[in-house]
Amino acid sequence: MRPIMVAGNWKMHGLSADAQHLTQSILDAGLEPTVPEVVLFPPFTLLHTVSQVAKGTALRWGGQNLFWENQGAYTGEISGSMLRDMGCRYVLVGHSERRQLFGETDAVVLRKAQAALHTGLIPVICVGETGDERQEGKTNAVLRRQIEALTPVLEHQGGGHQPHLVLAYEPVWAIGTGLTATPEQAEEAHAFIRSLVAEHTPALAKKLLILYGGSVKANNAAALFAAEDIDGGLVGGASLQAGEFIQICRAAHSVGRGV
Ligand SMILES: O=C[C@H](O)COP(=O)(O)O
Repeated sequence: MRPIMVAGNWKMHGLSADAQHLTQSILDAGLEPTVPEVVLFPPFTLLHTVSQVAKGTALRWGGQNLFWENQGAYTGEISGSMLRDMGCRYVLVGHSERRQLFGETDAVVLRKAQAALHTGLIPVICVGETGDERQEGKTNAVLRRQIEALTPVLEHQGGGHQPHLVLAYEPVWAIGTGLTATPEQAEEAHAFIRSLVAEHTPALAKKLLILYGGSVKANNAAALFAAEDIDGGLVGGASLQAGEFIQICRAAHSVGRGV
């Protein structure tokens, strides 16, 4: 049985006091320590605050992005080793906002995923189609292109233990719009993604966590997480409200998939 994960992507939100309050509220909720694995993705400026509140607990945190070089004259960029230095275990790679607003191509996403793995971070790699692509019947073609671009990292996984890589299916049309994919739509895409991974690395496909992201809320989380190929959620807006996020974590816990 695959474990379940709930990740909160704060995007470009929050100041120190917000991070302190949100992180402490999640800890105070007394969630089961490891079911689900709960990971926070604050802005870089809040990683230190989150780490100070969460250190020594089961709560994990990560960066929202990284650059592929380890150090150098790259003004404004952050490397994997810098994230490790902040105690990060995870890093988001290829979020649709990075792809759409900052021009990240499949090749860039691959390079960042490789850099993350090289520095010992677990990349949470995001894929998903736009609304236009779905309407034009291109969803599977887009997912195939995005997953096949990741072949060099996928084929290095699949050994005996839990993979050092997570995928997130985030249909762009469902992000921040309130238009959640139905559990059936999400499951269909997740099963397809898993089948694509299985074409290259069957052992990895069975163990790989595939999170769903796109307007996950307390009132739809349980139905999404109950689907066979959905292994948790990558939550944006609702992760900024402690009560809502805690309910989403409880919904994941109720699915009953332990680590
Ligand atoms: O990373 C999170 C996703 O972009 C989903 O965001 P959302 O929950 O606000 O739709």
